[in-house]
Amino acid sequence: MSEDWLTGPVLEQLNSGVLVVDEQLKLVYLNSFLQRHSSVQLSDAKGKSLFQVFTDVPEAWLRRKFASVLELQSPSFSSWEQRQYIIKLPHLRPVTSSSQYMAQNCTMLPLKDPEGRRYVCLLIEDATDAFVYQQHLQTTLQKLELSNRIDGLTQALNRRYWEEQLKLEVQRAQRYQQPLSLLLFDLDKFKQLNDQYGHLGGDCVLIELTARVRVLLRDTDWFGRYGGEEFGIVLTNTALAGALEVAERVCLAVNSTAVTFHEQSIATSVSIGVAQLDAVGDRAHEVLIGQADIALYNAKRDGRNRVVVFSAGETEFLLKAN
Ligand SMILES: Nc1nc2c(ncn2[C@@H]2O[C@H](COP(=O)(O)OP(=O)(O)OP(=O)(O)O)[C@@H](O)[C@H]2O)c(=O)[nH]1
Repeated sequence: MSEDWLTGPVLEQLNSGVLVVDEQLKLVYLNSFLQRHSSVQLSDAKGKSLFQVFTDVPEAWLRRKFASVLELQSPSFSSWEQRQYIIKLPHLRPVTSSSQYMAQNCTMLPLKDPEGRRYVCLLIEDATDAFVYQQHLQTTLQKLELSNRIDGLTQALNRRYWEEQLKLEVQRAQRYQQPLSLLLFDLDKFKQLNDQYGHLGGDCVLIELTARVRVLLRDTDWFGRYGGEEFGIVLTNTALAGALEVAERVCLAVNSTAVTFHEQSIATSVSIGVAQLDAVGDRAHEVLIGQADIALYNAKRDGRNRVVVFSAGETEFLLKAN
């Protein structure tokens, strides 16, 4: 008994694409779903090469796939994660997506007619929902990852992430014997500034300072908020002379122009401690921070608004202090 009465209406109502080609990859059948979405009519396409009708399909890849389905007489599968789509069809969702095309899960099935002629059936399942959800998930994860690295107020790197990068860069510098320097700087008399202009005024200075400093740096430098009003910059592949130059520029960028907050001018300055990596071993990054911190302390002690370089004679003090 023929089941045409069953398969015919079901194939036409199916919310998935069904396409059949013969061994020469000529089109034998397209169901309504595919005709509707591709604007290709079965009556026009029947007997034509699949690649002539659907010119955008990945021909070499699809030929290999179909050949293996025909030869092995076993199905093959391609998910939207491997290949977003095989036949370019517009998706109909009113959603924002990076792609305007329907994501597809595709199954290629070997078929034989009663005379033993062989065909391949391509089943196309619309997977756009999964594709869109995954895109949202990826965007959210990226945002989350970013917020894990970034200080919310200033948008500089947060301390944890910055320290991780410092550690990695120190290891890299040691391995490739490249120079590396560290600047630690701190806004001067910030408590007084907060008292005078309020916490929001202080925040505004921190934000402005970060923006001014960021533009002075290379993409390969790491700029992070180390504490409340203390910041650190890891200068990769930079020896002391270069680090001093950057430090002087930071000082100038901060103290040359007052920050405007609610029509008030807030004058600020920073003190900067500079150290070049010379320690070895696993804790070299901690020693480097300690050295830059001593230099920063000396800059504060010597009157603020200045750059001080760590001198090796003070290592003893550092070790004692620890
Ligand atoms: N507005 C604002 N203030 C902060 C933030 N984090 C820390 N502070 C303030 O920064 C001030 C730091 O004060 P101190 O450590 O005494 O240092 P200082 O007043 O800058 O003095 P010197 O460093 O010696 O020049 C404190 O009053 C903190 O409350 C912040 O995110 N926003």
